[in-house]
Amino acid sequence: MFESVQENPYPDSDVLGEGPDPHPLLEPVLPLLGRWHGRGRGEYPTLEKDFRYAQEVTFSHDGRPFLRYEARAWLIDDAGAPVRPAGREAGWWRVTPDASLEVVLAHPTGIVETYVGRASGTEFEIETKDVSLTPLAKEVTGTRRRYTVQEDGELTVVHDMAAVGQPLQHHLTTHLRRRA
Ligand code: HEM
Repeated sequence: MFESVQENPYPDSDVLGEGPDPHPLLEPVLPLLGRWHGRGRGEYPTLEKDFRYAQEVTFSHDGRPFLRYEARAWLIDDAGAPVRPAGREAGWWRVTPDASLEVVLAHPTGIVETYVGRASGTEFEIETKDVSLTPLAKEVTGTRRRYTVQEDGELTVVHDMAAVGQPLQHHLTTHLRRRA
């Protein structure tokens, strides 16, 4: 027999001061908390031309020592009008007692990445430990990301990638601001 349950009593929060208190281990990554949006530019040597995109990124928590992460992007034209949906990813940012980062990200393109990295102040650098691919996924052998919260509040994300036979190099740079 189906027994109904109440609303989930442990909601996620992406705003400090709302919802559960952040776990003390999350202190080094609190600058990332929030709903961000902005634009970026991408390139890769195998692509005919570079491209522009808009993106929404959310870092939230439920009181435990990890962040929930989700990002959705869509390509835009030079006037900023939407062209088509693009990269989507979701995952978890774990923080260990020595403030190192362990990140797991999954992509709808059949790619799963595990990362290790460090938080230092307002800079967060992670690089892949392993990349796992489904049979139809494009070949990605490693990636590296740097998230920097600038003094003016912008979150800049630089994403380098080794893929389709190319060595590690720039794929994406995104400039984000917290949603008001
Ligand atoms: C903001 C997020 C992203 C955007 C807007 C984006 C955009 C693009 C675009 C426009 C292309 C050209 C092919 C196409 O038109 O679909 C492409 C290719 C590619 N992207 Fe991304 N991408 C994003 C994130 C990622 C991530 C996170 C990865 C790896 C985990 C990745 C791996 C690749 C690979 C492997 C290719 C194929 C290159 C080739 O076959 O020559 N992308 N991306």
